[in-house]
Amino acid sequence: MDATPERVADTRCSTGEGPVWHPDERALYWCDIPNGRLFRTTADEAGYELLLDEDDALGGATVEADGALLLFRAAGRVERFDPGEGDPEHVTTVESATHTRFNDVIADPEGRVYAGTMPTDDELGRLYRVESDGDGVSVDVVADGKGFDIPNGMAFTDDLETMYVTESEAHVVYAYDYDRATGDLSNPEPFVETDPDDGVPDGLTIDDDDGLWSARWNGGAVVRYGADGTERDRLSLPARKVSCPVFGGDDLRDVYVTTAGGADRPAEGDGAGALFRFEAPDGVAGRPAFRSSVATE
Ligand SMILES: O=C(O)[C@H](O)[C@@H](O)[C@@H](O)CO
Repeated sequence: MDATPERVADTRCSTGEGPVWHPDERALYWCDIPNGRLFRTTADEAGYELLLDEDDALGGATVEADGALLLFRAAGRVERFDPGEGDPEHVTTVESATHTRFNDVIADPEGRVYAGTMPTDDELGRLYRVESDGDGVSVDVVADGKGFDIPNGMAFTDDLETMYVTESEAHVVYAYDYDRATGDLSNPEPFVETDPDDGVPDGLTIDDDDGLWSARWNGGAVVRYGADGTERDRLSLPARKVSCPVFGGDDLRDVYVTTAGGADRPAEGDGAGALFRFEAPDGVAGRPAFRSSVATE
């Protein structure tokens, strides 16, 4: 891909991830997961703000219907945070996830949130669906005879018939039939299978042609696929651990990319842990993300 990534915020995150574009604020939020940090940068201003720096993990965030953020934390906790209102407020706890932390999250067109959790020594990761009433239910649809291990980046096709879910450990992006009325997922089929020598598929986003953009943890790149699942392009970044891409900007033609490994740049690359941005190829843009409605009165 003929694009030069711009280093937007040199935050040296341990695990920079969970980028989310906030169209009302024209701002990008992202997390440093293990350090419980939440950052924000805006389209017009250089630099960035550190909004939260807390003790326990912050896995990801969605934008709520009223513009607040919904934070997915450690120990199954889900919080509402509006930077203009003060500290985060507890909304709900997914009781069967209290042993781990949330990882990648996405809101669906009905305001639900699909939230993956990381595996622990004793349990594999799981995929939950947090309903708008705050009830967290497990949606571990078995794929290839197995459940999830590390559920990761997710995306919906434009026709809302399909939901993609990345399973990092298996190096697969699965395509599920998505039922908008119930939120149920079914009939998983491998859609993209990545080369184990090409790092691990991590965060995911989708463009307005239904092309997938998949981050390569330990692969140092974002890989672009066509709507048919064939690799079309890739952009290398100066960080081995590339964690998640997202479209942002007024016309959703900027691609923001989070990275990890900031504490060990000699091994991880001189941009490890920074936030990068590059312009999407001509004719390509993202689609507005859906908003959650779990903590909106
Ligand atoms: O969130 C993380 O710790 C990483 O992005 C993992 O999800 C990644 O390493 C996949 O195994």
